[in-house]
Amino acid sequence: MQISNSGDGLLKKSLKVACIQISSGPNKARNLAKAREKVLQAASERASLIVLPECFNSPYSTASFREYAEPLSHSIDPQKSPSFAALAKMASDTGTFIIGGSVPERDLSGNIYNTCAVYSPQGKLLASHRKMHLFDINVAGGISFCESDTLSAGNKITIVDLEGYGRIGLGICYDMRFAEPSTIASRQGAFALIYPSAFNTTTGPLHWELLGRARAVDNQVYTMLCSQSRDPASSYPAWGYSMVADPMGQIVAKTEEKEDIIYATLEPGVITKSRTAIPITCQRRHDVYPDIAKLVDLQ
Ligand SMILES: NC(=O)CC(=O)C(=O)O
Repeated sequence: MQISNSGDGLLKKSLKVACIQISSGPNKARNLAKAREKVLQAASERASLIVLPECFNSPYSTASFREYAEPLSHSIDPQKSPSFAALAKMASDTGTFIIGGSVPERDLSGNIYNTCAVYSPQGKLLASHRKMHLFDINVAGGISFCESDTLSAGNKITIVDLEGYGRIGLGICYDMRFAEPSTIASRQGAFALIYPSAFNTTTGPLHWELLGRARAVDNQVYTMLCSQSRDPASSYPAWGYSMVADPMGQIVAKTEEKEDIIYATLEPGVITKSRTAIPITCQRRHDVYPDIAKLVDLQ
């Protein structure tokens, strides 16, 4: 498990957030320029935390990941890592926390990961999350996708301390289907679970909102699901419908399938209120089943 810096848990003050719903195409420079334009727009609306969608710099296709992949490090070379450099600059130019959607990342051994990098308002790399559960599914008459054809899976739960606010738990798209990491992040004090995503039009109508609201209610935290927008001309038309749910599972911001930016203000009192009203946080039966948050090595 990665915990960057330390923090005492829940949301410490109001936080205006934005999810940028855009789609990516084959031109990396154009994808980066569009992301930057939207981040500047969200910052001008006074959002302090801005989320981009999964694979915002490349087509969402197993055939493309290697070609668009970049190395990730604390000292960025903009020639080798233009997407990560662009994210760092977006953060420092706007003074916001940037949850950098995801970018195909190449490690020193040549493995490729689907990676979300998080930057501080000073443009410093705070943490990175490699998609831990690869999107390998085959729904008859619907969608077949196999990320593991080209991607390797990450192997850690990512919790990030956002200085002055508290902690967030981070996952990428398919990761949200797995309750355990969200429970562990929440029990370690995250106030929000954030999922840069690119769901699809087969599973989207069935599971997208359900999962976003379920993870919020399970854990009594905010959830933020930031999708790619739907491009009907793409080989992978994404679902869209980016949303923010509150700790009671109510949707507080949402959009439809087109390009858009959604905003919400996360309030600390809301988490406490829901946990006081429905006290599941102190009603767990760890005399009957194990406390999974304690089974994970915090390092
Ligand atoms: N694209 C994903 O990673 C996940 C998805 O579309 C789904 O779970 O369905």
